Amino acid sequence: MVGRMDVRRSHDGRVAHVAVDHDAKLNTLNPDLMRDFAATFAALGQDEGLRAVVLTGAGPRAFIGGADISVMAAVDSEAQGEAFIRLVHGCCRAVRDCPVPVIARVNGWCLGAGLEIAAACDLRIAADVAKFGMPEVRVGIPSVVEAALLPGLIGWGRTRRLLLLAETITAARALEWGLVERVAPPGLLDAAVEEWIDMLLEAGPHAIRSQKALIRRWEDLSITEGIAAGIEAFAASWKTEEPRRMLGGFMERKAKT
Ligand SMILES: C/C=C/C(=O)SCCNC(=O)CCNC(=O)[C@H](O)C(C)(C)COP(=O)(O)OP(=O)(O)OC[C@H]1O[C@@H](n2cnc3c(N)ncnc32)[C@H](O)[C@@H]1OP(=O)(O)O
Repeated sequence: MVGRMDVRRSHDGRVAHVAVDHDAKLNTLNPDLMRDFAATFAALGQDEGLRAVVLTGAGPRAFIGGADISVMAAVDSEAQGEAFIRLVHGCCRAVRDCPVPVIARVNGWCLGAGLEIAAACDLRIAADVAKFGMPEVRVGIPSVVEAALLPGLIGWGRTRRLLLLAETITAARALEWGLVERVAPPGLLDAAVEEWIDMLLEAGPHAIRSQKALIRRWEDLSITEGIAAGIEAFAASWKTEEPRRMLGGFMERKAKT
């Protein structure tokens, strides 16, 4: 296989650090690597002790440089095109379906399918040297799958700038637009990721899983349907002991002060 997925654990196994490791080609995605990507997230999703995933790119140059153009250049029929784009969507869906928050640690180039995967993540933090863009139209194809999440992050006008003008933007601009939630110098990127991990680990694990699933549904539903789903999720929280324990703990601490 050209490229591989690298998975490590930290925080007593509760946090998975996943890297797309294809540094020589800016961590671009070929079909085998995309199958491995989706399978890696599906396997992590089975782990009930998992609390968070950090997704990054191997090496200093790229998060994910997009899909491998040499593979797409060999596509010769609509059926092959569909099979290829379904693999890209499969990676994004695997991230969205992962039951715990996935943080995109954007260490460098974040282009095309790579930006779609970043958009599928729950939180994005970028090195200040990272650059973002959707250059597909420059190679004769539209951006078609989780690019559909971009308007929710940055609005329709900025989405059009990325998709129609294929502008490349800096991390500072990505922060200003709301394409990422935080920017840090490369040397402080891991410390910033750790701060978010600590916040996730302090929260109720069932609540976080429920919240992620609900946000994902909200992205897909109208406001009315989304609120109805939220009411169901709130009631379902009491299927576990977590709200009793954590709400009760708050009341106990308050009574002591
Ligand atoms: C459905 C989804 C569609 C998509 O995702 S479309 C693809 C979107 N991506 C692109 O169009 C970006 C294409 N790449 C570039 O324009 C440049 O790279 C950069 C500006 C990002 C970086 O330039 P520099 O720093 O000079 O690096 P370098 O020498 O061009 O790249 C290192 C090696 O990586 C290969 N590579 C980079 N991007 C791709 C790609 N998307 N598909 C296949 N190969 C790629 C290069 O060719 C080269 O390889 P070698 O060292 O053998 O010459």
